[in-house]
Amino acid sequence: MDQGRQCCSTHLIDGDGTFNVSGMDTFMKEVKLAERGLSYAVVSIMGPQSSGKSTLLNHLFGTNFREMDAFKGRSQTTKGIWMAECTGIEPCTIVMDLEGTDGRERGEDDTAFEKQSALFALAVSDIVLINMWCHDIGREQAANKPLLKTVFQVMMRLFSPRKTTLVFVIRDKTRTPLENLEPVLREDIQKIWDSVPKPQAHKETPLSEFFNVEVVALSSYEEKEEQFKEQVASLRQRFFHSIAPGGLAGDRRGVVPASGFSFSAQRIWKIIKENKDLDLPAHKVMVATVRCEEIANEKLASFVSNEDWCELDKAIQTQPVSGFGKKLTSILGNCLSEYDMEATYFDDGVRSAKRKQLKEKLLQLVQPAYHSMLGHIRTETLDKFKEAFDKALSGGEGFSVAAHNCTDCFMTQFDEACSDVIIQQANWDSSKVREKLQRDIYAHVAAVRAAKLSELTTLYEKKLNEALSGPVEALLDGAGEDTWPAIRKLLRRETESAVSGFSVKLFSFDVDEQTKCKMIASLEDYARGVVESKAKEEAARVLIRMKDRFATLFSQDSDSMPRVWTGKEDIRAITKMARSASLKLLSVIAAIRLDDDDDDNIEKTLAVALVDTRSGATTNKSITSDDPLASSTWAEVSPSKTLITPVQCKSLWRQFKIETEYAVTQAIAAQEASKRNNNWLPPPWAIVALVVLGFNEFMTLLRNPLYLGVIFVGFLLVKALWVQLDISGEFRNGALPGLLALSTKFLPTVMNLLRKLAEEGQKPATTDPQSNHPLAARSHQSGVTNNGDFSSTGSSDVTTSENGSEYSSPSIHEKIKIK
Ligand SMILES: Nc1nc2c(ncn2[C@@H]2O[C@H](COP(=O)(O)OP(=O)(O)OP(=O)(O)O)[C@@H](O)[C@H]2O)c(=O)[nH]1
Repeated sequence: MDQGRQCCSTHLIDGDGTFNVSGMDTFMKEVKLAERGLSYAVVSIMGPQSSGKSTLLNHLFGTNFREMDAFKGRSQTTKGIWMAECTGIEPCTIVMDLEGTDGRERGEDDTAFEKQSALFALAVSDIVLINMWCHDIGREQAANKPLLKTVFQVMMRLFSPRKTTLVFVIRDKTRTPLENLEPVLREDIQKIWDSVPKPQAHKETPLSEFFNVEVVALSSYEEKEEQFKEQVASLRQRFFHSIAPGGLAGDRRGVVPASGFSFSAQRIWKIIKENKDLDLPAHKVMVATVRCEEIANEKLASFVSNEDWCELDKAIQTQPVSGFGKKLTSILGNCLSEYDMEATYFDDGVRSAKRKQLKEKLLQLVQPAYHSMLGHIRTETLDKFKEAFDKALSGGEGFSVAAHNCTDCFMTQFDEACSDVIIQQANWDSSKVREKLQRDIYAHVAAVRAAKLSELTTLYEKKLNEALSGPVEALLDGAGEDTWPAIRKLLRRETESAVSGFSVKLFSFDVDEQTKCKMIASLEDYARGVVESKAKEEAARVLIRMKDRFATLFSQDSDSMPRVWTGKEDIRAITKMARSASLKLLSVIAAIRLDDDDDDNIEKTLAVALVDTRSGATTNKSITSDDPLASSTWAEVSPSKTLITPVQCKSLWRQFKIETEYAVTQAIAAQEASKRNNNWLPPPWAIVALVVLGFNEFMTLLRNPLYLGVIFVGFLLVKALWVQLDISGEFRNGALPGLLALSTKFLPTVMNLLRKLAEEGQKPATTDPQSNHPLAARSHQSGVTNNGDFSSTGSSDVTTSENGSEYSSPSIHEKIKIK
């Protein structure tokens, strides 16, 4: 026996039946029972008072239970239940010394301490020693009979048998060999078993189903101490490896794992005290539930404070951590392993359920870190993708190829990085983060594509603008028969060229057919829009263009040389020609004709309405209902293609005529002046008539100096009147009209002239109506606004023109009414 080791013991349940929880916990810690798993055995001893139970245990297991002092006489020594660790026995064996029975059938009721302690011993022990005197065997009134009855009765209250080993220790054996005693004892036991009332379920259950029965006999400690000690030493050997198969407790069932022993014992005693049925299987599950829960909570708390985890969790807040998955898997693995280790002997179902809960809690705890890590990887990958994609594009790689390559490359990188984050225990799916990354990459590619396509579109639009604006403006400026066909040709050619280049560029963007068609159509529309916009601009300044054209044609001859109005030119014809050309320009700019089938009669309509003198429309500034221009739309032209409406054309034409009238007037005046310079003498027929008819009078006048003076003065007056009244024109139309005009103008004019001479003291009248002509200060700023409304800043011109008779002589005014 190993006596060197100090024995641990505690008073587990006192005489009043109070369970010593703190004593039990201290005992558990001292013995380190919780670490034993299932490798421990519990032995109890019960028997009559002062039957040497404590003495036996102390010798058998090296315990230090109080023994009765033999010299003081027999009295009860052990109260309640004591517990101690057996020294030097493997596996760890705990022994309980129960209060002795008093040898009488006491406490028939279930609340008697004797029964309660017996039930407790049977519920928690693997081996129960039943101490009995040798001389009681076979005796009808033996003290062990009530004890056995009690044991068997309470056994029925355990829902399932634990297959406890009952070791009957026969004390003070006599010379009768054990071989002879044992059958008698077994017979006694069987009789008692048979006599015990059993529940229906166990009516026929044999004793062997509940117990293994062993019998040992010991010599008297008091009389044959040496033999006693030898036999005890021999018995002790049977407690080594007692729980191994074939051992004393090899058949035991329903063992509570050592870490749950304390709690289990407390609960069992509580249930016994409450006189409730003791359902050991249910109790075992309950103990497992409580203990597994406790273990799981301990492990969770231990994980939360784990240094490695805390470091990892902190680091992940700011940046990705290399080997995150492996590190966390290891920490979690250790935590769960520890749980498994401690909870391994508890009920399987309970242990697994609690392990699952623990795992869920642990994973819940680490999940934010996992998502943080994925977030870091996603952000990093996206940033790297953007950088690489920009680099590839600036390196001249095709858009579609660059997008495809970069996407593949960085999605692979993401997958690799994700594999480093995988937590074995979690089996989490990173596909959602992957999808998000893919969406972000696609969105970035789409944004860059949109920007690049926009740049490309802008580039081609600019090209089209440059290619079309100038030529279209020039073509419209020189508006003629072929203007619109030429514009159409130009538009077609430039559009085709741009579309061709644009299509080639679009190819590298991997744009779908529908989008491509849409973009090309948009570019074509843009080209058309440039032309239309230019045409609108030209329409807005059509009046200026018309006047320019008129001025050019009117003031320059066919050799582009400035005209000199000598009197030989046909101003009427020139004016007509210049106005026709201006009208042509108006008709060309009046509408957009970009389609091949655009054919209209605008020019014809304008010619008829504005130039044809037979229509009478030209002389009438107001619009009448039968006027072909009394409309805001052209018959053959859609409103969208109309640049100048018929009514605007009419208005423009009127304005044009007013503003060009002055040039014609000037030309006529210049021509007349030139003629006068060349014809200062009266017509030849007048000179001949004067000579033939007035020779005698002429001679008379020459001879008389007074007459000569009067003739001279008269000549001066006639010359003045000739110039003043412009009578030469009348005489050019014939002698008779000339004379009539002379006579009708002569007398009042002479009278008027004489009156002025008298008033102004011979000051000659120099009233040239042209010198004050309002048109001299005329502004030429007038036109059609972009929206087609006609406007003029020279409103005073209209007024002046309408009152033209104030400053124009009737003959001149009549001359400029050329259509
Ligand atoms: N005749 C006889 N007496 C013994 C034997 N062993 C111990 N005793 C004596 O019996 C008396 C009681 O011994 P304990 O060991 O205290 O007996 P117990 O059963 O533990 O007593 P309680 O705890 O009070 O029930 C002591 O005086 C012992 O010397 C034995 O084998 N034979």
